[in-house]
Amino acid sequence: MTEKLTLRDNAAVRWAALLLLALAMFCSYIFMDILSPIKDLMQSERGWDSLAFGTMQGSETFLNVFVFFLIFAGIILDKMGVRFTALLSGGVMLIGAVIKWYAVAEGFKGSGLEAWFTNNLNYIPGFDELGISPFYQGMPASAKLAAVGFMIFGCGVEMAGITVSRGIVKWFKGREIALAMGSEMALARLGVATCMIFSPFFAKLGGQVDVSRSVAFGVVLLMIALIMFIVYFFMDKKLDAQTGEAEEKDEPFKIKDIGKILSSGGFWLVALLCVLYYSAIFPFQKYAVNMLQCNLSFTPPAEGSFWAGNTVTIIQYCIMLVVAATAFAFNFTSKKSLKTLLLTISVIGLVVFCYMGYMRQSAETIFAVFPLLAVGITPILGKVVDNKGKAASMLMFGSILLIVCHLTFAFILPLFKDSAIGGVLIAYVTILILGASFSLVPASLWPSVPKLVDQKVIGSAYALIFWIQNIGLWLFPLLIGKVLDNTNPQVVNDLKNHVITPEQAAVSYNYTWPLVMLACLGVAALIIGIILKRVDKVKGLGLELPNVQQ
Ligand SMILES: NCCCC[C@H](NC(=O)[C@@H](N)CCCCN)C(=O)O
Repeated sequence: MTEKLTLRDNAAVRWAALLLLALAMFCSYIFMDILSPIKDLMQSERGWDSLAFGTMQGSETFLNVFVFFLIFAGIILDKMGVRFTALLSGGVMLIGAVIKWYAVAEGFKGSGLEAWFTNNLNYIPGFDELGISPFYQGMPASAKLAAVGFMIFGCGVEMAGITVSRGIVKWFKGREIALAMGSEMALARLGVATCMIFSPFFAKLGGQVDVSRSVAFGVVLLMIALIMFIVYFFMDKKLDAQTGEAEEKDEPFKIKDIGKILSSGGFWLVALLCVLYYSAIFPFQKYAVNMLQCNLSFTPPAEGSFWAGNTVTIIQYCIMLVVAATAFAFNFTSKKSLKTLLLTISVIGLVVFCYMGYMRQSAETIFAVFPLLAVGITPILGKVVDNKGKAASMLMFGSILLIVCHLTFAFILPLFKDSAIGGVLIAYVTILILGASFSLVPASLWPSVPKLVDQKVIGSAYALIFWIQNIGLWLFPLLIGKVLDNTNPQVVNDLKNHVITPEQAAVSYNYTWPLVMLACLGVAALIIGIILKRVDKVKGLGLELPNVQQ
């Protein structure tokens, strides 16, 4: 008897479902960092100093980590299913984003709400004593309300992250799951790059600065994300109607099933590797531009020249889109001549991108190449995992590259501070290798989770991994800042005593010890990777096996 074909057996429909989910994540990743590139404007326009800005940025993880929202999100996902949770997460993200927009909008200034926030939310009993409160006495009212919005958005975006992962498992299990997850993450990286370019663009549009325009841009994108989830809702419903989702109906999810996840050794190893690896990447991303500023000498192009203008940024963004498109198309052709052509275009694009970054002589444009490589190669590596397997080996290799990169930044880059080209060249090569590592690990880590736990608890499994990871994402930016201050007492004292200006201090830090700390995270991740590979061999978890069933 032939099995009845369903929507997911049709490649075009399956990939259309992925496109909806991935576009929603693309929009969410843009909002996630919307204020990061305009920190200076938040200071001049809304009076947010570094403490206010950092506290507001850190609020994103607060409810997820300390109020365990992510754990609840996983339970909701496993109980209610992908389409309900997708809509819920889209709605929660939008509510949080609108609050954040209002906080930085002109209308908030002088309002009764502003007065209330100025006088309240100075202290959260219990959290304050532990030093983890997202508010403090004297924090600007707009930053407090923005923090409220951002922590709500944080719940939505992480809920969306686990929902999209479960959705991909639902549509792609036994097929090209790693390629699908890799493509989704590639689009997310493109989202980060888009935000870095367009957030300042919108804030300064028309020659008049208005920071709320950037946030409004993000809000519009989150409306689009919600629309994507609504369209997905109907596709998912149709799929369920066809499959009957017999396995979930016969054996519905129960809270006690979470115990099964926690008793899996493989799950714990992947969760540990995830927190160690991502803690050495995302928190580093927040400091990377400053680290480059401290280790390289720049001679900015003349004001008004081509290299100083916005046109270069737009051209660089277009190159990024071309590299992303050609690298993605590479996965879907078997013609050797076409593959070579696509690869050549990508490599030329990459080289031109780097050249333009060098000509602009700024740390931001040099670091911009970091997501570019991940955009290009994450799907390609995903395809390798699908067809050849070797996920555990890739996790180890990615961790080795991470260690090498952080140690190069720590000990080799500073030696080239006075060499105009040498330093930039080393920075570029190291950033590109780090980008490769940032493709290897995510492309092999996330598609491995379904091999470790039962499909009906997959939402809770992703939620638990995200929760553990979020602890690291909250802790390590703080630790990097603390290590930086403690290992640069001269800079800290000179700044305190007004011997140097904040601008001079900002480019005078020695980053060696924070980077060594991040390299140590890489070493720990590598050790976990080695153990995981052994456990995989002994217990036959199947991590080294291909995903595509022949
Ligand atoms: N389908 C894979 C989903 C995971 C992608 C992963 N994102 C995360 O781990 C988020 N929990 C954290 C994002 C925080 C960024 N500030 C990724 O590699 O982006």
